[in-house]
Amino acid sequence: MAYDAFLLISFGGPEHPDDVMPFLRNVVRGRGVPDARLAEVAAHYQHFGGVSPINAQCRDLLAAVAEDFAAHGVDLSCHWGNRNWRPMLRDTVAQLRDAGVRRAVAFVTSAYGGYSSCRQYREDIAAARAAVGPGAPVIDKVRHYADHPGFVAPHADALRAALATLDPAARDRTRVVFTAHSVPLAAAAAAGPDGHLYETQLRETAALVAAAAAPDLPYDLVWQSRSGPPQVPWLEPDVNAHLARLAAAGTAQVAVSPIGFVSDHLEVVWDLDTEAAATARDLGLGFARAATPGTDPRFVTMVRELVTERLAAAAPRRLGTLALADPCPSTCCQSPRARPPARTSPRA
Ligand SMILES: CC1=C(CCC(=O)O)c2cc3nc(cc4[nH]c(cc5[nH]c(cc1n2)c(C)c5CCC(=O)O)c(CCC(=O)O)c4C)C(CCC(=O)O)=C3C
Ligand SMILES: [Fe+2]
Repeated sequence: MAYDAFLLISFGGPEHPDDVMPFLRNVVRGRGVPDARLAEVAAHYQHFGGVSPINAQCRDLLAAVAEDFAAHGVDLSCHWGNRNWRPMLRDTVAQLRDAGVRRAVAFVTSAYGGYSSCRQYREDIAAARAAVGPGAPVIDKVRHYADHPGFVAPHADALRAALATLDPAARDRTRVVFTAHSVPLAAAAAAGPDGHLYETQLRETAALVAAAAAPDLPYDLVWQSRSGPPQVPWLEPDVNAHLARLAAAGTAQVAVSPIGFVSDHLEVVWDLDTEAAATARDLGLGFARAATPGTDPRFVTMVRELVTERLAAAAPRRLGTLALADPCPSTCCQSPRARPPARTSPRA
């Protein structure tokens, strides 16, 4: 199994105020997200001049990976394509075909299983290859890396650093709050070969990061950035509601660690640094937000290790004990939308 290219695949984000609405329409195409929610989210992007930090973060990661590959004799050309905004994955796949690439190994900027974090990227790859047509390269996605030391250790160091900014005298009233993107309950239930894989992996990563950074502190795993119509249930509690409950129960300060993410993109800098921080301020709670891996050298090394693991069929380097589905079975993480609606009354 030899590869001739490396492909970074990410979510994508706007880079100009005029990009914001077309980007959002790409994200929610066919998803039933109300217009009012879209307008609200557009305002978050416009607050940052219509520029999401995520594309710059992808450029930085790709440059760091290319440098690391060169330094370690990994001879793969490096490319990047997004799900929702330029450079679009299908354009990148067309360029790979034009360059004569036959097999590419893909790394996605999401560490976990589940529809939005894993299967949708596989569907994006399949759709891009279908759009390009004959001659499109084979594209293999690397495994989930939620428990890889190159993901866990940077999160743990960042949590330790965030805690160090809080009041040491209030350590006994300090709590660690891990966050991840909420998803609809139906998607959470369908995640992974046996269901609930997204939450299960997040719980394991939370335990690994907490044990490494703050074994003396209590911690919780809560959810952020929900969207969709209000009548559709998503994973709860929301981070803001959770902070209110903690404050009422006597917590003095929190360190919030977004283990659901790999970089400080808009869901982090708006939903946590702006919204959750304001919630904490209103509640009189001390607040510190831990950084994400970004281009931490250990995270960059992890990308290379995930690739060489594939190339050499080597044993995975990992800290957790959950069963590893690699490659994922074709049936897991089915989009709830893709299923026929449940019948409510028997047909005659
Ligand atoms: C699990 C998950 C991750 C983590 C895995 C991964 O990283 O891939 C993630 C990441 C991200 N989500 C992002 C942005 C958005 N997500 C939305 C909407 C949604 N996310 C969902 C799930 C996830 N999302 C879901 C189930 C929806 C409902 C609509 C749908 O089923 O698709 C919407 C629509 C508006 C709204 O928020 O309602 C936006 C703008 C950005 C970019 C930030 C930037 O620009 O810097 C990033 C990295
Ligand atoms: Fe999202």
